[in-house]
Amino acid sequence: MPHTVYLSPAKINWFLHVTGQRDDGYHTLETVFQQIDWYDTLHIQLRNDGNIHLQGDSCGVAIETNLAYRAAVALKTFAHQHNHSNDVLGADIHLQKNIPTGAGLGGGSSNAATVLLALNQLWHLNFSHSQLQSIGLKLGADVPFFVSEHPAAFAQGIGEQLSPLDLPKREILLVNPNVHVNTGAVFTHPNLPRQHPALTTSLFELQQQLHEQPFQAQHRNDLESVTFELSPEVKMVYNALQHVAPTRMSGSGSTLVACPMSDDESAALKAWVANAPAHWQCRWANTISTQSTNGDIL
Ligand SMILES: C[C@@](CO)(OP(=O)(O)O)[C@H](O)COP(=O)(O)OP(=O)(O)OC[C@H]1O[C@@H](n2ccc(N)nc2=O)[C@H](O)[C@@H]1O
Ligand SMILES: Nc1ncnc2c1ncn2[C@@H]1O[C@H](COP(=O)(O)OP(=O)(O)O)[C@@H](O)[C@H]1O
Repeated sequence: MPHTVYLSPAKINWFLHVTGQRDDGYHTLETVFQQIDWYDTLHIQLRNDGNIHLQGDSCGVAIETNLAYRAAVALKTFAHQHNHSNDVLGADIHLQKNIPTGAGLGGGSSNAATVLLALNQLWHLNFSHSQLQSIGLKLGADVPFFVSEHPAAFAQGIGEQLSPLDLPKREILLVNPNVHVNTGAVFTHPNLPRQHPALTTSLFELQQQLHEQPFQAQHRNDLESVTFELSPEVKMVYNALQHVAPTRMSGSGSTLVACPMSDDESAALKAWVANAPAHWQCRWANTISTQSTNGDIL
Protein backbone atom coordinates (compact mmCIF):
# COMPACT_ATOMS: atom_id res chain seq x y z
CA MET A 1 0.00 0.00 0.00
CA PRO A 2 1.29 3.53 -0.74
CA HIS A 3 2.38 5.64 2.18
CA THR A 4 1.69 9.33 2.65
CA VAL A 5 4.18 11.80 4.14
CA TYR A 6 3.05 14.46 6.61
CA LEU A 7 4.97 17.35 8.16
CA SER A 8 4.49 18.10 11.85
CA PRO A 9 5.69 21.61 12.79
CA ALA A 10 7.08 22.97 16.06
CA LYS A 11 5.62 26.04 17.83
CA ILE A 12 6.92 28.84 19.98
CA ASN A 13 5.06 30.84 22.64
CA TRP A 14 5.65 34.59 22.25
CA PHE A 15 4.47 35.03 25.84
CA LEU A 16 2.79 32.87 28.46
CA HIS A 17 0.83 34.20 31.44
CA VAL A 18 -0.39 31.83 34.16
CA THR A 19 -3.70 33.37 35.21
CA GLY A 20 -4.94 30.79 37.75
CA GLN A 21 -5.44 27.14 38.57
CA ARG A 22 -8.47 24.91 38.02
CA ASP A 23 -9.85 22.47 40.58
CA ASP A 24 -8.23 19.56 38.67
CA GLY A 25 -4.77 21.15 39.15
CA TYR A 26 -4.34 22.33 35.54
CA HIS A 27 -3.33 25.97 35.16
CA THR A 28 -5.23 28.51 33.13
CA LEU A 29 -3.06 30.41 30.69
CA GLU A 30 -3.02 33.29 28.27
CA THR A 31 -0.48 32.66 25.56
CA VAL A 32 0.26 33.34 21.90
CA PHE A 33 1.36 30.36 19.84
CA GLN A 34 2.99 30.55 16.43
CA GLN A 35 4.13 27.62 14.31
CA ILE A 36 7.69 27.60 12.99
CA ASP A 37 9.31 25.92 10.00
CA TRP A 38 11.01 23.13 11.95
CA TYR A 39 9.31 19.81 11.32
CA ASP A 40 9.12 16.18 12.33
CA THR A 41 8.10 13.84 9.52
CA LEU A 42 5.45 11.12 9.71
CA HIS A 43 5.02 8.44 7.05
CA ILE A 44 1.59 6.83 7.33
CA GLN A 45 0.37 3.74 5.53
CA LEU A 46 -3.01 2.01 5.95
CA ARG A 47 -3.09 -1.55 7.29
CA ASN A 48 -5.99 -3.85 6.56
CA ASP A 49 -5.61 -5.99 9.69
CA GLY A 50 -6.86 -3.24 12.06
CA ASN A 51 -3.55 -2.97 13.95
CA ILE A 52 -1.74 0.27 14.73
CA HIS A 53 2.05 0.11 14.60
CA LEU A 54 4.56 2.86 15.38
CA GLN A 55 8.17 2.72 14.24
CA GLY A 56 11.07 5.13 13.95
CA ASP A 57 12.40 7.47 16.61
CA SER A 58 11.28 6.48 20.08
CA CYS A 59 11.43 9.93 21.81
CA GLY A 60 12.74 8.05 24.86
CA VAL A 61 9.34 6.56 25.70
CA ALA A 62 7.60 3.21 25.19
CA ILE A 63 5.58 2.94 21.98
CA GLU A 64 2.27 2.84 23.90
CA THR A 65 3.21 6.14 25.57
CA ASN A 66 4.24 7.91 22.38
CA LEU A 67 1.82 10.72 21.59
CA ALA A 68 1.69 9.75 17.89
CA TYR A 69 0.60 6.21 18.81
CA ARG A 70 -1.81 7.39 21.53
CA ALA A 71 -3.46 9.78 19.06
CA ALA A 72 -4.13 6.95 16.58
CA VAL A 73 -5.59 4.72 19.31
CA ALA A 74 -7.72 7.58 20.71
CA LEU A 75 -9.14 8.36 17.25
CA LYS A 76 -9.93 4.71 16.57
CA THR A 77 -11.66 4.37 19.97
CA PHE A 78 -13.67 7.55 19.35
CA ALA A 79 -14.70 6.30 15.88
CA HIS A 80 -15.94 2.99 17.29
CA GLN A 81 -17.78 4.73 20.19
CA HIS A 82 -19.57 6.97 17.71
CA ASN A 83 -20.32 4.09 15.33
CA HIS A 84 -18.64 6.20 12.75
CA SER A 85 -16.95 3.45 10.89
CA ASN A 86 -17.31 -0.28 10.44
CA ASP A 87 -14.07 -0.24 8.48
CA VAL A 88 -10.95 -1.92 9.78
CA LEU A 89 -8.98 1.02 11.18
CA GLY A 90 -5.30 0.15 11.02
CA ALA A 91 -2.13 2.06 10.23
CA ASP A 92 1.65 1.86 10.11
CA ILE A 93 3.16 5.12 11.36
CA HIS A 94 6.84 5.91 10.94
CA LEU A 95 8.05 8.88 13.00
CA GLN A 96 11.20 10.79 12.18
CA LYS A 97 12.03 13.30 14.95
CA ASN A 98 13.90 16.50 14.22
CA ILE A 99 12.31 18.75 16.87
CA PRO A 100 14.07 18.31 20.24
CA THR A 101 11.87 16.75 22.94
CA GLY A 102 11.05 18.43 26.24
CA ALA A 103 12.19 21.70 24.70
CA GLY A 104 9.02 23.82 24.88
CA LEU A 105 8.53 23.47 21.12
CA GLY A 106 5.43 21.26 21.31
CA GLY A 107 6.83 18.46 19.12
CA GLY A 108 4.89 15.66 20.83
CA SER A 109 1.60 17.59 20.69
CA SER A 110 2.23 18.42 17.05
CA ASN A 111 2.85 14.74 16.22
CA ALA A 112 -0.44 13.83 17.94
CA ALA A 113 -2.33 16.52 15.99
CA THR A 114 -0.77 15.43 12.69
CA VAL A 115 -1.84 11.82 13.30
CA LEU A 116 -5.40 12.92 14.17
CA LEU A 117 -5.67 15.05 11.02
CA ALA A 118 -4.07 12.44 8.78
CA LEU A 119 -6.01 9.39 9.98
CA ASN A 120 -9.28 11.34 10.04
CA GLN A 121 -8.70 11.73 6.31
CA LEU A 122 -7.17 8.33 5.50
CA TRP A 123 -9.82 6.43 7.50
CA HIS A 124 -12.60 8.58 5.91
CA LEU A 125 -14.00 9.52 9.33
CA ASN A 126 -14.91 13.13 8.58
CA PHE A 127 -14.80 14.26 12.19
CA SER A 128 -14.83 18.05 12.58
CA HIS A 129 -11.81 20.03 13.77
CA SER A 130 -13.65 20.65 17.02
CA GLN A 131 -14.19 16.89 17.58
CA LEU A 132 -10.50 16.22 16.82
CA GLN A 133 -9.55 19.03 19.22
CA SER A 134 -11.48 17.46 22.09
CA ILE A 135 -9.86 14.09 21.42
CA GLY A 136 -6.48 15.88 21.26
CA LEU A 137 -6.90 17.90 24.46
CA LYS A 138 -6.86 14.65 26.46
CA LEU A 139 -3.41 13.94 24.99
CA GLY A 140 -1.84 17.35 25.62
CA ALA A 141 -2.77 20.97 26.18
CA ASP A 142 -1.05 22.13 22.97
CA VAL A 143 -2.75 19.59 20.68
CA PRO A 144 -5.89 21.69 19.90
CA PHE A 145 -3.68 24.52 18.59
CA PHE A 146 -1.93 22.19 16.13
CA VAL A 147 -5.25 20.60 15.09
CA SER A 148 -6.67 24.06 14.36
CA GLU A 149 -4.20 24.45 11.44
CA HIS A 150 -4.01 28.21 12.08
CA PRO A 151 -0.32 29.14 12.13
CA ALA A 152 -0.79 31.59 15.03
CA ALA A 153 -3.37 31.95 17.79
CA PHE A 154 -4.12 33.57 21.14
CA ALA A 155 -4.99 30.79 23.58
CA GLN A 156 -6.88 30.81 26.86
CA GLY A 157 -8.22 28.10 29.18
CA ILE A 158 -5.46 25.49 29.32
CA GLY A 159 -4.70 26.19 25.67
CA GLU A 160 -7.93 24.96 24.06
CA GLN A 161 -9.81 28.29 23.70
CA LEU A 162 -8.24 29.56 20.52
CA SER A 163 -8.54 32.83 18.62
CA PRO A 164 -6.60 32.85 15.33
CA LEU A 165 -4.12 35.71 14.86
CA ASP A 166 -2.50 36.99 11.72
CA LEU A 167 1.18 37.38 12.63
CA PRO A 168 4.07 38.07 10.26
CA LYS A 169 6.85 35.77 9.16
CA ARG A 170 9.96 36.54 11.23
CA GLU A 171 13.42 35.08 11.40
CA ILE A 172 14.20 33.84 14.91
CA LEU A 173 17.14 32.15 16.59
CA LEU A 174 16.36 29.11 18.78
CA VAL A 175 18.96 28.11 21.34
CA ASN A 176 18.64 24.90 23.32
CA PRO A 177 21.31 23.87 25.86
CA ASN A 178 20.43 20.18 25.42
CA VAL A 179 18.36 20.20 28.59
CA HIS A 180 15.09 18.25 28.85
CA VAL A 181 12.45 20.14 30.86
CA ASN A 182 9.59 18.22 32.51
CA THR A 183 6.50 20.40 31.95
CA GLY A 184 4.65 18.83 34.89
CA ALA A 185 7.53 19.62 37.28
CA VAL A 186 7.43 23.30 36.26
CA PHE A 187 3.66 23.64 36.70
CA THR A 188 3.61 21.89 40.09
CA HIS A 189 6.55 23.89 41.53
CA PRO A 190 5.59 25.92 44.64
CA ASN A 191 7.40 29.03 43.37
CA LEU A 192 5.39 29.29 40.14
CA PRO A 193 3.64 32.67 39.83
CA ARG A 194 -0.03 31.81 39.28
CA GLN A 195 -1.97 35.08 39.36
CA HIS A 196 -1.14 37.02 36.23
CA PRO A 197 -4.01 39.45 35.57
CA ALA A 198 -5.94 38.72 32.36
CA LEU A 199 -5.06 40.90 29.36
CA THR A 200 -7.33 43.87 28.81
CA THR A 201 -6.32 44.52 25.19
CA SER A 202 -8.61 43.50 22.35
CA LEU A 203 -7.44 40.79 19.96
CA PHE A 204 -6.97 43.43 17.28
CA GLU A 205 -4.75 45.53 19.58
CA LEU A 206 -2.77 42.47 20.62
CA GLN A 207 -2.15 41.59 16.99
CA GLN A 208 -1.02 45.16 16.24
CA GLN A 209 1.35 45.13 19.24
CA LEU A 210 2.88 41.81 18.21
CA HIS A 211 3.35 43.08 14.66
CA GLU A 212 5.40 45.98 16.00
CA GLN A 213 7.42 44.04 18.61
CA PRO A 214 6.67 40.39 19.37
CA PHE A 215 8.34 40.56 22.80
CA GLN A 216 6.25 43.32 24.37
CA ALA A 217 7.63 44.63 27.69
CA GLN A 218 4.24 44.16 29.40
CA HIS A 219 4.20 40.45 28.47
CA ARG A 220 6.18 37.68 30.22
CA ASN A 221 6.74 33.98 30.23
CA ASP A 222 5.65 33.19 33.80
CA LEU A 223 7.29 29.74 33.59
CA GLU A 224 10.80 31.23 33.14
CA SER A 225 11.66 31.76 36.83
CA VAL A 226 10.87 28.15 37.81
CA THR A 227 12.55 26.61 34.75
CA PHE A 228 15.64 28.78 35.42
CA GLU A 229 15.65 27.52 39.03
CA LEU A 230 15.30 23.88 37.96
CA SER A 231 17.76 24.17 35.05
CA PRO A 232 20.41 26.86 35.66
CA GLU A 233 21.95 26.31 32.21
CA VAL A 234 18.73 27.51 30.58
CA LYS A 235 19.12 30.71 32.60
CA MET A 236 22.75 31.01 31.46
CA VAL A 237 21.65 30.91 27.83
CA TYR A 238 18.93 33.47 28.53
CA ASN A 239 21.37 35.82 30.29
CA ALA A 240 23.85 35.58 27.43
CA LEU A 241 21.29 36.02 24.63
CA GLN A 242 19.24 38.89 26.04
CA HIS A 243 22.25 41.23 25.83
CA VAL A 244 22.32 40.66 22.07
CA ALA A 245 18.63 40.71 21.02
CA PRO A 246 15.14 40.54 22.59
CA THR A 247 14.82 37.02 24.05
CA ARG A 248 12.17 34.93 25.82
CA MET A 249 11.75 31.26 26.74
CA SER A 250 9.27 29.17 24.74
CA GLY A 251 6.66 27.23 26.75
CA SER A 252 8.16 25.47 29.76
CA GLY A 253 11.62 25.57 28.14
CA SER A 254 14.34 24.61 27.54
CA THR A 255 14.46 26.54 24.24
CA LEU A 256 15.16 30.28 24.25
CA VAL A 257 13.86 32.34 21.34
CA ALA A 258 15.78 35.45 20.24
CA CYS A 259 14.10 37.74 17.73
CA PRO A 260 16.38 40.31 16.08
CA MET A 261 14.57 43.54 15.25
CA SER A 262 17.32 45.13 13.11
CA ASP A 263 20.17 44.15 10.80
CA ASP A 264 22.62 45.06 13.59
CA GLU A 265 20.92 42.69 16.04
CA SER A 266 20.84 39.99 13.38
CA ALA A 267 24.58 40.38 12.74
CA ALA A 268 25.34 40.42 16.48
CA LEU A 269 23.35 37.19 16.96
CA LYS A 270 25.23 35.51 14.10
CA ALA A 271 28.53 36.45 15.77
CA TRP A 272 27.15 35.15 19.10
CA VAL A 273 26.24 31.79 17.52
CA ALA A 274 29.76 31.42 16.15
CA ASN A 275 31.15 31.61 19.71
CA ALA A 276 28.43 29.66 21.56
CA PRO A 277 29.42 26.44 23.42
CA ALA A 278 29.22 23.44 21.10
CA HIS A 279 26.48 21.69 23.14
CA TRP A 280 24.16 24.71 22.91
CA GLN A 281 22.09 23.76 19.88
CA CYS A 282 21.54 26.93 17.80
CA ARG A 283 19.11 26.98 14.91
CA TRP A 284 17.69 29.75 12.77
CA ALA A 285 14.02 29.32 11.86
CA ASN A 286 11.11 31.28 10.41
CA THR A 287 7.73 31.69 12.00
CA ILE A 288 4.87 30.57 9.74
CA SER A 289 2.56 33.35 8.74
CA THR A 290 -0.01 32.09 6.29
CA GLN A 291 -1.21 28.57 5.58
CA SER A 292 -0.05 25.90 7.99
CA THR A 293 1.63 22.82 6.60
CA ASN A 294 0.48 20.63 9.50
CA GLY A 295 -1.28 17.66 7.96
CA ASP A 296 -0.35 18.66 4.42
CA ILE A 297 0.47 15.88 2.05
CA LEU A 298 3.87 16.21 0.44
C1 LIG B 1 3.70 24.87 28.66
C2 LIG B 1 3.10 24.62 27.32
C3 LIG B 1 2.76 25.96 26.66
O1 LIG B 1 2.51 25.85 25.31
O2 LIG B 1 3.92 23.95 26.37
P1 LIG B 1 5.28 23.09 26.39
O3 LIG B 1 6.34 23.79 27.10
O4 LIG B 1 4.96 21.79 27.04
O5 LIG B 1 5.62 22.91 24.93
C4 LIG B 1 1.79 23.80 27.44
O6 LIG B 1 0.82 24.49 28.18
C5 LIG B 1 1.98 22.45 28.08
O7 LIG B 1 1.22 21.59 27.34
P2 LIG B 1 1.62 20.05 27.21
O8 LIG B 1 3.07 19.86 26.95
O9 LIG B 1 0.67 19.47 26.25
O10 LIG B 1 1.41 19.59 28.65
P3 LIG B 1 0.57 18.37 29.18
O11 LIG B 1 1.25 17.13 28.72
O12 LIG B 1 -0.85 18.60 28.84
O13 LIG B 1 0.76 18.54 30.77
C6 LIG B 1 1.85 18.06 31.52
C7 LIG B 1 1.56 18.42 32.97
O14 LIG B 1 1.72 19.84 33.16
C8 LIG B 1 0.72 20.38 34.00
N1 LIG B 1 -0.05 21.42 33.28
C9 LIG B 1 -0.03 21.44 31.92
C10 LIG B 1 -0.71 22.44 31.23
C11 LIG B 1 -1.43 23.38 31.99
N2 LIG B 1 -2.12 24.36 31.38
N3 LIG B 1 -1.45 23.33 33.34
C12 LIG B 1 -0.76 22.36 34.00
O15 LIG B 1 -0.76 22.34 35.22
C13 LIG B 1 -0.14 19.21 34.46
O16 LIG B 1 0.41 18.78 35.70
C14 LIG B 1 0.12 18.15 33.40
O17 LIG B 1 0.00 16.85 33.93
N1 LIG C 1 5.89 11.90 19.65
C1 LIG C 1 6.54 12.46 20.69
N2 LIG C 1 7.43 13.44 20.48
C2 LIG C 1 8.07 14.01 21.54
N3 LIG C 1 7.89 13.67 22.82
C3 LIG C 1 7.01 12.70 23.09
C4 LIG C 1 6.31 12.06 22.04
N4 LIG C 1 5.51 11.16 22.60
C5 LIG C 1 5.70 11.23 23.93
N5 LIG C 1 6.60 12.14 24.24
C6 LIG C 1 7.01 12.51 25.63
O1 LIG C 1 6.48 13.82 25.88
C7 LIG C 1 7.45 14.66 26.48
C8 LIG C 1 7.27 16.14 26.06
O2 LIG C 1 7.37 16.20 24.69
P1 LIG C 1 7.54 17.49 23.75
O3 LIG C 1 6.25 17.76 23.11
O4 LIG C 1 8.69 17.24 22.86
O5 LIG C 1 8.02 18.64 24.72
P2 LIG C 1 7.37 20.00 25.19
O6 LIG C 1 6.11 19.62 25.93
O7 LIG C 1 8.41 20.61 26.07
O8 LIG C 1 7.10 20.83 24.00
C9 LIG C 1 8.79 14.07 26.03
O9 LIG C 1 9.74 14.23 27.02
C10 LIG C 1 8.51 12.60 25.83
O10 LIG C 1 8.78 11.89 27.02
